[in-house]
Amino acid sequence: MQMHPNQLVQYLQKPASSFTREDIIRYMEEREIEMLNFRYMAEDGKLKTINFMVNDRAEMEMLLRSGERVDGSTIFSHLPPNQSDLYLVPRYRTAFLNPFSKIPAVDILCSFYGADGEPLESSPEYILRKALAQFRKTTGMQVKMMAELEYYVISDKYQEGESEGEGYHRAEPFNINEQLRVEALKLIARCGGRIRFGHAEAGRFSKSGQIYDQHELEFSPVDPEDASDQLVVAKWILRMLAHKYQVKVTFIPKISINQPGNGMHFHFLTEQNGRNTLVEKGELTPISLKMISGILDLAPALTAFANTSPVSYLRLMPGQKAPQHVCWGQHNRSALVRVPLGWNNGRTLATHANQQPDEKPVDYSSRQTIEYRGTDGSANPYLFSAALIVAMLHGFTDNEAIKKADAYFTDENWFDADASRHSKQFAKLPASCVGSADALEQHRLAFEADQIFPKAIIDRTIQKLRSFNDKDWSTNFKTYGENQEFKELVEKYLNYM
Ligand SMILES: NC(=O)CC[C@H](N)C(=O)O
Repeated sequence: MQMHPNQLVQYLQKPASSFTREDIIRYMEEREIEMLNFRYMAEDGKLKTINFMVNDRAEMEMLLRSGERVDGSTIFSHLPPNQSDLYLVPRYRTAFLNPFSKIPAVDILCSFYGADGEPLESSPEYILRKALAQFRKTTGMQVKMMAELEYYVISDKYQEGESEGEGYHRAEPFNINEQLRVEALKLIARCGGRIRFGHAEAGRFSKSGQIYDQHELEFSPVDPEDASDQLVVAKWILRMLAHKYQVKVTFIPKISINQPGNGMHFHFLTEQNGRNTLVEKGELTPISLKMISGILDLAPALTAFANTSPVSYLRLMPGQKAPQHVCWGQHNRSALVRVPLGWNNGRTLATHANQQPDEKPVDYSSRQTIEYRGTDGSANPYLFSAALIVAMLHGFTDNEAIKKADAYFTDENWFDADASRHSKQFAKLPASCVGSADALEQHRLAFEADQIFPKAIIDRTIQKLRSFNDKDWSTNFKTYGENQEFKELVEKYLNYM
């Protein structure tokens, strides 16, 4: 706790998950905090805010106990104005000291409640809670998740030697955006994010006098609701830092046809009594195979939550390490679902690297995750993780799941453009928002089961995806490349979600 980067955790000497109203008020009083900001992620993916002046203790108690009234119809497009009054209610464990506010301010993420005092059925973070509760009820297991967040920094600052060489893991002095990234790591951790590392990614090119430089941040697996909260805060921090460094930061899924896109891969693991249930004695368990199979069965419909903009479908094509086919593999980046390297080889690698005597290995198999590589930055993380959990659950209700997992398996390279050479053939993900809407329509019952996704949300998702009217775009852009139309598309979606 002593060394914890989150200032509230450090000051209160307790984990964020046990923050109480009194803790937050005490912190605010003793640290002379002048503002309290209620925050939430809106449908446009941005972190919204209401700033409250701190006048006295009683008012803060009231606010932290009972929340504030807001106009739901301008927050959620499916809510009619005649039933639109909502309560915005703070979730204490998300409180953090705002690192940008000139006036000392504590920010806190909020949930939505209706006039009846019940959680708003259709609010994304509540949909995720319902999915998690159902998963626990059916399987008796806990889920943890984490994301990899890719972004491009666009700047006109140029440094000698900058343009040469590969982008992946590129470091100072050949990457001038490393400072922005390490500052982001520090601030995300201070704001409660369980962030692990950051690095430069492969995308790197110059165009029209600007340098496009790709980076990635990777989190630790945590409770899925926390994982989504942290992602939303992280995107906000990166965008705030872009202002400070006078560059642009974008999570757009595709920025140039022949360059890598921005993914937002999600990893998950399941636990029972604190033990990772994905692997046993170095082998994937039947639990893993069932979940992989469930995810792949519903993968075409998952794009409705994972890939929500027309540019998303320009990323899902061969050649740039983004998936296209519905299959899975071990350590295979060309598959939609990858089981990445775990630490299951029973060796302490560093003793060998250091030429030291072997020591009894520590079991790090708890680090094993399964990665879904389809998601991009256009996803609402709460809705996508809820949908992923629904798909994981689907695998437990299907008697054929393990057999299907075998059929979905590949150890071949699916980035290879000539798929006909492969020994198996797999279905492709939808190629447009319209296609994705059709897939969701076809599978909607799976998401509506157990009242997890309300019908209105599925209807609204389908309607929105169809409104893009993008049926043939990805095929056309693949053929015509970077024409004016593509440039306009990138411009339009640069700051989407
Ligand atoms: N190294 C990687 O896995 C790159 C991922 C890739 N940028 C994507 O769009 O998903």
